[in-house]
Amino acid sequence: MKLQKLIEDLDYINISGDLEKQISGIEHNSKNIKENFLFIAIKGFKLDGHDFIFDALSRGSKVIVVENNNFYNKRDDITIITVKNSRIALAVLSNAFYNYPSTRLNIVGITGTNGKTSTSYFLESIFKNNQWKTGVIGTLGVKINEQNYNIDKTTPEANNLQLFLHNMLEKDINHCIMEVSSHSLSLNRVHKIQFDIGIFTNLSEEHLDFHKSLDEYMNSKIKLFYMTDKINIINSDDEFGKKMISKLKDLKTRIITYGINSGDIQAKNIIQMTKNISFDLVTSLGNINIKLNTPGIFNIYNALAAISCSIALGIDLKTIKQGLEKLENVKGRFQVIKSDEDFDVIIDFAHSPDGFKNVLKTVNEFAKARIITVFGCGGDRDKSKRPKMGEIAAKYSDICILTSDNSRSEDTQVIIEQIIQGIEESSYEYFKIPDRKKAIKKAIEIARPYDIVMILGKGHETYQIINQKKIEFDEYKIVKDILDSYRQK
Ligand SMILES: CC(=O)N[C@H]1[C@@H](OP(=O)(O)OP(=O)(O)OC[C@H]2O[C@@H](n3ccc(=O)[nH]c3=O)[C@H](O)[C@@H]2O)O[C@H](CO)[C@@H](O)[C@@H]1O[C@H](C)C(=O)N[C@@H](C)C(=O)N[C@H](CCC(=O)O)C(=O)O
Ligand SMILES: Nc1ncnc2c1ncn2[C@@H]1O[C@H](COP(=O)(O)OP(=O)(O)OP(=O)(O)O)[C@@H](O)[C@H]1O
Repeated sequence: MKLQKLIEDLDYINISGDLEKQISGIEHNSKNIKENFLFIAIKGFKLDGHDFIFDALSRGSKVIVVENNNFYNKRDDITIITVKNSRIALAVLSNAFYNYPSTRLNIVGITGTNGKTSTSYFLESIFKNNQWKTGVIGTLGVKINEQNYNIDKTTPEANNLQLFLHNMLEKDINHCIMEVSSHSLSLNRVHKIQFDIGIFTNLSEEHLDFHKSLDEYMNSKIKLFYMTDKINIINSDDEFGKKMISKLKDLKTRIITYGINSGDIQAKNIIQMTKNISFDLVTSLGNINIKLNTPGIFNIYNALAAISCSIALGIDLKTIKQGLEKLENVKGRFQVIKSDEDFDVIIDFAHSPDGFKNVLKTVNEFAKARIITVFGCGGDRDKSKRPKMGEIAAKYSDICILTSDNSRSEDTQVIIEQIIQGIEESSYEYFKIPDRKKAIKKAIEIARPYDIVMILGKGHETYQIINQKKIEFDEYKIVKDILDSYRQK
């Protein structure tokens, strides 16, 4: 694409150099630059992209977007574009480069602290049951026609995001379900995405290293609801959901609310079972009984979010029910593995105080014997949640085994000591086993019939990041192997 055309929507301060150049790609990381790519220099949290301009030039870039007004262009063959905000420029240019893909797709954006992935998979199952060709972008990767692509973020950087949307269109996808993280809203990764529907699941303490306060965290999430064309769907039982509804009074698009205690769309007559949960869906279109193949009141909320969105898009209740009931399990979300010794192992991605509370409370409702919980906390992320997760795990478990999660650059022992601060007041007994595989082995060794071993925090992930190195760690396979090795004895 010619540079002149590419920059039509860009708000720039200054341009030096010619606009006749052909651009073959857009990139913010100099390492990924190929011949005739446009490089956007971003002032990051750790590094400054402006320091990599010469690297980008050496790899074939001839057009550079900078935020730094003083950047001096010494070369005639290079075009320099100065902008106020490089991250916004990345989003604007990527949108134009891929020919505005979001305007040709029906896009549902899901935001909230917990439940985004689960809601997106409930929704995908309903959409597919309605014969809609559906793509998904989120923590479990990008899914286009049963093909999965790994991504390193929940919501990809703007250039990759626009590329995935473009690829969906190439494969005739008409509906895209996207998890929209608060980071992506704050850092303008989704800027220029035209959402049809926005969904808010809930908000609780998380990412306070990045957002500094819960109100700031909420304000970043609220941005999504100003980006939607059709309808916004909000959990009105959630404290922050209620706050959002009152803050969004000036919104032009309609709001549909859902909940168990309030809302336009409600769940009543809930029956909780060990491996599933059923409820009567109450709507203005009629009522219908629905059975989810996964337990937990929190999953009713996730299902209600998906149901509200489907109703807003005109899908009938019978198709919605069938779609929800077809979904067996979302990877790493309350994934049950049975042992020969009559105890269950459950792998779950809970990694926030609220996630811990929800999942452990659910298990307490059906546990016939002890609950043994194996968990750690991520390094280089919000430290304030560590003692809180310790306190909740101790409150709802009989035995805790403290171990590593993704320690990243931090020392696992130090993280464990911070978790312990939340549990030690109760003179609660726990084990400290930093090696996660050994910790899982210990839990399985001490488990007795009817006990439940909860392994929290990593869910679907197949790696651990320890000492900044990514090592293979497939929790599901590890549990299976340990159970098999006992079986063979
Ligand atoms: C806090 C955050 O989101 N940080 C993101 C941010 O990093 P940064 O600004 O610090 O980037 P940086 O490393 O300082 O580098 C600055 C610039 O120099 C460039 N560079 C760097 C090195 C080089 O050799 N050449 C080069 O050009 C980089 O590409 C970048 O553009 O911008 C980078 C590039 O745009 C992102 O990769 C990085 O995400 C990191 C990987 C991350 O872990 N983010 C997490 C917290 C995140 O976004 N999580 C949410 C989900 C959260 C949840 O709900 O659980 C998500 O959506 O995934
Ligand atoms: N509605 C909910 N409310 C509270 N906790 C939930 C809810 N739904 C799921 N959880 C818990 O949070 C964990 C993560 O769920 P899920 O992956 O759906 O959330 P997410 O918002 O996508 O998380 P992330 O942003 O970290 O990817 C689940 O394994 C479960 O323990």
